[in-house]
Amino acid sequence: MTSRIIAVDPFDLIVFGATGDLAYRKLLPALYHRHRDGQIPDVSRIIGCSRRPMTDEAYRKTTLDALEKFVPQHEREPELVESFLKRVFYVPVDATAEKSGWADLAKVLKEGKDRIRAFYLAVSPDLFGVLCEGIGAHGLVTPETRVIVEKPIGKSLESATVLNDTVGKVFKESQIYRIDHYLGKETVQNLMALRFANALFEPLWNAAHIDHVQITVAEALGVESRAGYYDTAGALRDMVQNHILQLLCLVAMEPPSQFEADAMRDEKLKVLRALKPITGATADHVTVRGQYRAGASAGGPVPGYLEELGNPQSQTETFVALKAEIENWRWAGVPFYIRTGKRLPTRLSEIVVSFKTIPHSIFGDAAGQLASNQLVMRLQPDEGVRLWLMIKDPGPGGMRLRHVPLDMSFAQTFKVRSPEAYERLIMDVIRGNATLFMRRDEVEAAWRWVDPILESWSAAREGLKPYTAGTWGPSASIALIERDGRTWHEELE
Ligand SMILES: NC(=O)C1=CN([C@@H]2O[C@H](COP(=O)(O)OP(=O)(O)OC[C@H]3O[C@@H](n4cnc5c(N)ncnc54)[C@H](OP(=O)(O)O)[C@@H]3O)[C@@H](O)[C@H]2O)C=CC1
Ligand SMILES: O=C1O[C@H](COP(=O)(O)O)[C@@H](O)[C@H](O)[C@H]1O
Repeated sequence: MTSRIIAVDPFDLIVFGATGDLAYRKLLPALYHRHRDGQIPDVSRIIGCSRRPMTDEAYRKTTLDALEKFVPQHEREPELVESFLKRVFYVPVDATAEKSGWADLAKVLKEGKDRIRAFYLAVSPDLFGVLCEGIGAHGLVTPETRVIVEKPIGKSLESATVLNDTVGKVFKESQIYRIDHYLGKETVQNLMALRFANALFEPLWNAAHIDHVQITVAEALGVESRAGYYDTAGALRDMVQNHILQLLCLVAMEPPSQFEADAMRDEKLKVLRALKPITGATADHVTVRGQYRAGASAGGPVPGYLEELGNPQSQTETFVALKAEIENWRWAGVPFYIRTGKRLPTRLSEIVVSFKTIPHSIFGDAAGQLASNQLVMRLQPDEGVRLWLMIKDPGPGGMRLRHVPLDMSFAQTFKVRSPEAYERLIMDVIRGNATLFMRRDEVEAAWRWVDPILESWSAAREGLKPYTAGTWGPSASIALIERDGRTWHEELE
């Protein structure tokens, strides 16, 4: 089965942070895949920019290394790799220095002045402002220019507002694409299809029929080379403020009138504004924060966070579990349990919607225990959807009931490679489709909810709980959900 490729217009994509981890591991491989599928028109260019001096040839070599590491060999046809590398260029630009390289970049961009132009800010957030100012001051913003802003957008509501103001001085809101790569994941988009392209679920999608929702984003990796950034962020800022709240919004929002940027964003914003604030002492009851200690992962023993960081004093959380509530008619009384962390047993992200149990069983005790229906949307790995139902155990043994999944693995069903989130999102920017990007007010509303949690944590100071690397976080996370008579979705454990 083949997927439909929508051609885009010719473009220049300027990647600031071209020599960084994100560009190397994600952006260059994603762009190669789009080239391989014939989506990148011939004259288009990928222009890498960062401080270190490098020629086009040297950056092509870096690009080739990235492809060799992150694109499977059978997808690296030599002629396609070669034609992709011909689209790759490099201009050294130092965002902060006097003699900066902007004039060289302006010269290179002159050649494609009528093309779509997208600046990707894959750099540390403290450079977002100065880079936007540089782009503006050097006259590089054409009517067809967009800017892609990576996360994190600020560290608090206040800093996010300042950052949004700075970017907004150079670009109109319609030119700003705040990327959240979780929105580009195939299953996340499928959540929209499941909810709004089927008659089955929407009538049941409310507090009358849903008992609770769980969102788990588990990572087996530790902080790796990003400890410097991570220690200033922590799991709540790094994952919950953006990716997980966006997932929550997509589960909880009202149907937008169309699958279109502002219609979607308006509905997500209403959810963010309806989140019940978690303030002061409430945070002790409905949030858990943890930090990993030395333990084991699949590859053997691993050090604890403090050793990795080289700072025994750090109070940064590498795990968070919390219970969120949405104060509106649809969701009153339906808890949304969230957990995310580094150095958990496996990399696994899922949204689980647990329906209420039936009001009365006609089968009696002999049939076995009745479990509730669950809709499980697996983001990674092995993306797919499972609907857990009760059925009769096959065979002549009488009416015995079993909880079994109706299973749909996308890879098995569609027999196509599932595109990486960045492939879809970068092409959406070029097409000018902002549906899967965050608007300024959404980012700020998310911070408005997160800030008081951070404040109550810093006032308490005592609450950080250790957990052993390779486990599912502190036992308090299990207690958080079990206090309500529920358990974390068992397939994960
Ligand atoms: N890595 C990841 O998996 C993810 C990253 N992100 C976000 O993406 C952004 C980039 O992250 P990541 O790639 O990990 O960061 P890295 O630290 O790996 O890369 C930073 C890049 O910025 C360049 N740079 C640093 N200073 C300057 C300067 N003054 N002028 C121009 N370029 C400069 C560096 O190159 P040089 O030293 O040559 O100048 C390098 O290319 C961050 O905002 C991060 O939060 C978001 C999601 C995931
Ligand atoms: O944004 C981030 O996401 C990654 C996890 O992304 P995934 O697509 O691999 O699930 C996380 O490791 C990183 O800390 C965070 O900044």
